[in-house]
Amino acid sequence: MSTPIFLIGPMASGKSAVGALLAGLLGTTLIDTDARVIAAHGSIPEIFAAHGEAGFRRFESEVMAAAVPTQAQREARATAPAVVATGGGSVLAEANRELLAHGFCVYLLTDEADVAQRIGADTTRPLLGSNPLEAWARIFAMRSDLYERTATVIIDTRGKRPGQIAGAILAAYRDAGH
Ligand SMILES: Nc1ncnc2c1ncn2[C@@H]1O[C@H](COP(=O)(O)OP(=O)(O)O)[C@@H](O)[C@H]1O
Ligand SMILES: O=C(O)C1=C[C@@H](OP(=O)(O)O)[C@@H](O)[C@H](O)C1
Ligand SMILES: [Mg+2]
Repeated sequence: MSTPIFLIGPMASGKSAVGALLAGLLGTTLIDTDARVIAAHGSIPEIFAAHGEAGFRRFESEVMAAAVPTQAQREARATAPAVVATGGGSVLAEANRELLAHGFCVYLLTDEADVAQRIGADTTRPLLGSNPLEAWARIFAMRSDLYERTATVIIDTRGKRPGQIAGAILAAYRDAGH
């Protein structure tokens, strides 16, 4: 049986990039919930424009529910666990947090200084608006406790390269007996 690995954390903390590397280490492919929402419904700015944040959250929750392997699927999957990169707001909904509790949930801890370069000219994340760093810090302050409470483990990513972070997650997963 293989316990799925979920990556949570704020926007630009590296969930998608690290998730792809981690999936590679485990010999599987990444499930990126944002990518699935985009494939089904169009770009995230378009979804926010047409359906608001509430519409995006509905699509996100549907994709989360479909991405989490059932008990039977986990039992059948003896080797590579599912690796799921969530969107930064996935932890907001209670139903999503219940899904996350079924896996090894890794919080990618980062800070304003580390993400500044990555979100400077961002146009793909509508919540960041016209002052991305200020918005990022405000949203992070509101969600920080939720990330901590939802996590199985916290990985401090600050100053680390994506490959190092993927290796640290795999080590923590193995240390936990998976
Ligand atoms: N630890 C890191 N060091 C340097 N660049 C990173 C790191 N993690 C992510 N990035 C880069 O930052 C950007 C945002 O990362 P991404 O994986 O999309 O974050 P998330 O999915 O958490 O929003 C990408 O261009 C990615 O390659
Ligand atoms: O934090 C958030 O509310 C969001 C994070 C984004 O994903 P990333 O965390 O991968 O950037 C994406 O789901 C959407 O723009 C909303
Ligand atoms: Mg992402």
